[in-house]
Amino acid sequence: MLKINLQYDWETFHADYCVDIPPGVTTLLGGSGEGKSTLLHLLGGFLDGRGEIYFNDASLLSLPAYERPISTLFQSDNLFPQLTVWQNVAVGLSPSLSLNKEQNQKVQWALDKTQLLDKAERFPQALSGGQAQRVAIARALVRKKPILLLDEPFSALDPSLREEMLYLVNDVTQELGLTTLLVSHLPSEATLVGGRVILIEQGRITAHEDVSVLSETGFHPHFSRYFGVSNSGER
Ligand SMILES: Nc1ncnc2c1ncn2[C@@H]1O[C@H](COP(=O)(O)OP(=O)(O)OP(=O)(O)O)[C@@H](O)[C@H]1O
Repeated sequence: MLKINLQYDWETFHADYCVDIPPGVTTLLGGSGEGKSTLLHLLGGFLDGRGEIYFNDASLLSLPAYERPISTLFQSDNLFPQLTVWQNVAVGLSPSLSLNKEQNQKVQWALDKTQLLDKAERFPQALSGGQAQRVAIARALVRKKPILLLDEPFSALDPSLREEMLYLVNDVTQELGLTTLLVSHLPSEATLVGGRVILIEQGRITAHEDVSVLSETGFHPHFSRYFGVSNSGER
């Protein structure tokens, strides 16, 4: 279980997140500027927050980013153009690219998971957008961290590729028992990837539900506000 109780102040924006997140995929929904990325940056250790983060009862807040049990994948996770697919993944384990046998096996495993073994010797410019993003996922997976943070990593892909990536995220999350947080602007992505859904409004978590809430007729009041649908129960 990932237990979050975190506060952070931008100049004009106060964020205060409090939630317990079970293993599996959780999609973070919310309008622009409501605080989705701030939460991911706090978890990843890229912003210094106040409060606490516990993962399986171990406190993470005092750990620097590289010591947290967390891998992060951002939208613009550029690959190194001068390195092959294999090397772009291997660099996640060893910046000098001198890998031992066990590390080589991990790279092999990550490329297999993302169905890239036959592309291992290619350079990034010879990859499609979806393949390139799979390499970035492989690099995030290769370190075998139990928490995976995805900040709109697929928003530049066309809908069918995006769907393929979301299924991949769901598969690896289930297979490896990960706790995956996916930031998205699209409720349809949450529905595709399954799991749970969190709504963030003005720096606070205002709903945390099974994703089926998005297709229920007796609509959740906070999600209905997010969708701009009037809800007679609340208004
Ligand atoms: N570098 C910054 N300097 C000052 N304020 C910031 C900075 N980054 C974010 N903020 C403030 O924090 C709020 C939340 O930003 P955040 O990026 O977390 O939102 P978001 O929900 O991820 O938005 P989007 O969907 O547009 O990426 C913003 O409205 C802004 O007021």
